[in-house]
Amino acid sequence: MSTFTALNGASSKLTESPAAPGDKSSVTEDRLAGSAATASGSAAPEPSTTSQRESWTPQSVERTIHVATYPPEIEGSHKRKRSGSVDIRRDGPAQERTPETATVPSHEARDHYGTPQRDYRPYGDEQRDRDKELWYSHQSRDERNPYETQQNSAISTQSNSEEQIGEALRRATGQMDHSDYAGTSPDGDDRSISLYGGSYTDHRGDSMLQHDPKKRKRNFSNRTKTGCLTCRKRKKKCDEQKPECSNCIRGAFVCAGYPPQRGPGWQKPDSKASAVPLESKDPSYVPPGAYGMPQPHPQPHPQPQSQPPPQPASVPGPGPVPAPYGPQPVKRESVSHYRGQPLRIDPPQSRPVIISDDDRPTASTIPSASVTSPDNKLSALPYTPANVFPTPVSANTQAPPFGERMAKEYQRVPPLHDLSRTEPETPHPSAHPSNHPSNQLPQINILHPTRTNSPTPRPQPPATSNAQMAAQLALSHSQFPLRRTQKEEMLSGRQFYPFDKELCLERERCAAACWRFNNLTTPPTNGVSPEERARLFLEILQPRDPVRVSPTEASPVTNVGRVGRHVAVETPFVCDYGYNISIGNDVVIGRNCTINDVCEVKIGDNCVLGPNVSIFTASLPIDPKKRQGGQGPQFGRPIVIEQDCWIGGGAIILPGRTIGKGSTVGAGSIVTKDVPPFTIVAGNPARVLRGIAS
Ligand SMILES: CC(=O)SCCNC(=O)CCNC(=O)[C@H](O)C(C)(C)COP(=O)(O)OP(=O)(O)OC[C@H]1O[C@@H](n2cnc3c(N)ncnc32)[C@H](O)[C@@H]1OP(=O)(O)O
Repeated sequence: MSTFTALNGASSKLTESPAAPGDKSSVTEDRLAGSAATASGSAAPEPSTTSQRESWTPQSVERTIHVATYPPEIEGSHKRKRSGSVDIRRDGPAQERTPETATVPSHEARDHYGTPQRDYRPYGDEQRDRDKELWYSHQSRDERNPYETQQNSAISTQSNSEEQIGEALRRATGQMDHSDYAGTSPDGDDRSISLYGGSYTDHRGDSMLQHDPKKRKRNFSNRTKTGCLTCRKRKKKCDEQKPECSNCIRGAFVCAGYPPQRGPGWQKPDSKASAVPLESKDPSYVPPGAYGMPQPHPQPHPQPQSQPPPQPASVPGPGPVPAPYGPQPVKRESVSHYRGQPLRIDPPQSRPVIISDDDRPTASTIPSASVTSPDNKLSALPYTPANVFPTPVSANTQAPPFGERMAKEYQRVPPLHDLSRTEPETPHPSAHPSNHPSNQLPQINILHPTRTNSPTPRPQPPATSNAQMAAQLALSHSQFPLRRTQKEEMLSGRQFYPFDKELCLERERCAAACWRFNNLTTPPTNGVSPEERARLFLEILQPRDPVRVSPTEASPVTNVGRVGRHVAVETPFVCDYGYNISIGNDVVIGRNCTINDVCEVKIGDNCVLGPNVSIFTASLPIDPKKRQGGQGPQFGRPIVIEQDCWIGGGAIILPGRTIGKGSTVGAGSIVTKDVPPFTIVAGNPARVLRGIAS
């Protein structure tokens, strides 16, 4: 009792002499004790930091007096905690954050998390404090659960003698842990377990573990069996104040709540596969976790799967549901919210989702599966529908080698060089004249001197009767050739060869007519009458001089151009053939207009073409092998400019386009699509800017 006077500030041993390094904690405690004694007076001295952090009730003060009555080295190695959760909770955290608290040793500083405060006392006071402990425990238990009060009163009395033995062994072995759990007392923990978890079946085992100092750490984990999930995770003793732990509240932790306890009606989960609940047969039900659905919250205790899940209507809410405390029958409503509406989705085809063995990870879903078979990686993956590898062959047959498969696929597509001259639409007369039995026409070697792969003439069907034979012989006469000329092909819009003799002569004739029109009607030959101008221009559209070709080369049909009244055409004006151009009345064509008229070009009435307008009707094959430069074919598409159109300067109209009535094409536009009537198009490619109100 000599140290008891030190609490009153009279102990020179603790206040004057510096403490040894090993007694650092004791010095701090003494310093705090002195300050606390000054604050509280001699009636309630506070000898330790624990008393600083807590505002003790009178009973607590009386108890803490015994705490400081022993040397600090003994305190440091034999600390016990006592559950004082009720009193601690009533105390505000203001006292815990006093400046004195900041000077506590490191192992005491962990109490800022709000763990239940513990006072430590040596083993020698165990017997003296037994009565007070029992009273204290009874007080706490009465506030918690009447059931525990009845059950644990006897247990605590029984375990006191065991604690004494355990403390003796602990001191003898010196295995008191000061590193992580320095502020803890396994005895107290065990007692708390026995108090609060009286329904646990391992209570007896815990009592036995108290006497084995080597297993004290294991006992420590037992304290987390009844506390909230947050304290369990922090390995702190929980005061188990529900619905939220006071320790978590003080420590600014989010109390995760209390898991459902195992009541007397708890059954050990069956290891066998449980029957599928009836609810899972709902086609719209998807098990949690399937299709990426959220997993249910982890269950600290396994739930019996045989028990059907509660209805969603009984779901209290998404938060943790505090289970009834004590040995009452455990309610399992906490799992009901796992079967809520969010887990229900509509699977495709309205089929129930069946989780079978196919849903397990297979070789196709395991990335390392192919690595396991370096020789034949695909052979490691069985051909089953569950695999995700698409295969064009039967699922149960081995795919052919890559080389064979590729060879067969290539056989479907002919080579490009075969595509060039497979089915010509129009045979060229000078290409292979010998192939045609009746083709004895002279060749135009100038235009097609080295044509080797020109289209071959179509084979004639064999005559089936004498009348047909006679007719064929009559038609095979040189003056009545069966083939169509290139001009015919051109006028019909099919592929033709522009360097045909007739076509070449016709272009030369047109070019001469354009030259005359452009040169004779422009200065210095100014003064030419309008009639002469009209006549010169009409010679372009309606050539009278035939080209000098053999009758076999001359086309039986031809087009004739047309020009209306009050037409003004500025020079220069150029075109290819001329006889494919049809111009309406009151048309103005600006200078330097170019009309590539391999097909019909119709310009309606009242149209105005700006300068440098280009109208192109000819086109070439896109395939370069078919195009072949000057020796390849061409084909034309007609162009129609309906009446009342305005084609801006420099516009280009591509083959086959139609400019709708009353439309306007912007300057420099390239008309790649048909222009709707009464619209304004512009740009490259020309796009509709807006409509025109007629
Ligand atoms: C007698 C003769 O020979 S006349 C021949 C010489 N003159 C011409 O060729 C002039 C042709 N006129 C045009 O091209 C005019 O632009 C028109 C008629 C097509 C349209 O004129 P507007 O109605 O005034 O159009 P506006 O100036 O409002 O422009 C509207 C939009 O179209 C665009 N746009 C107008 N013309 C063109 C064009 N030729 N090419 C591309 N875009 C054009 C404008 O940039 C504007 O775009 P934004 O709205 O994003 O700014």
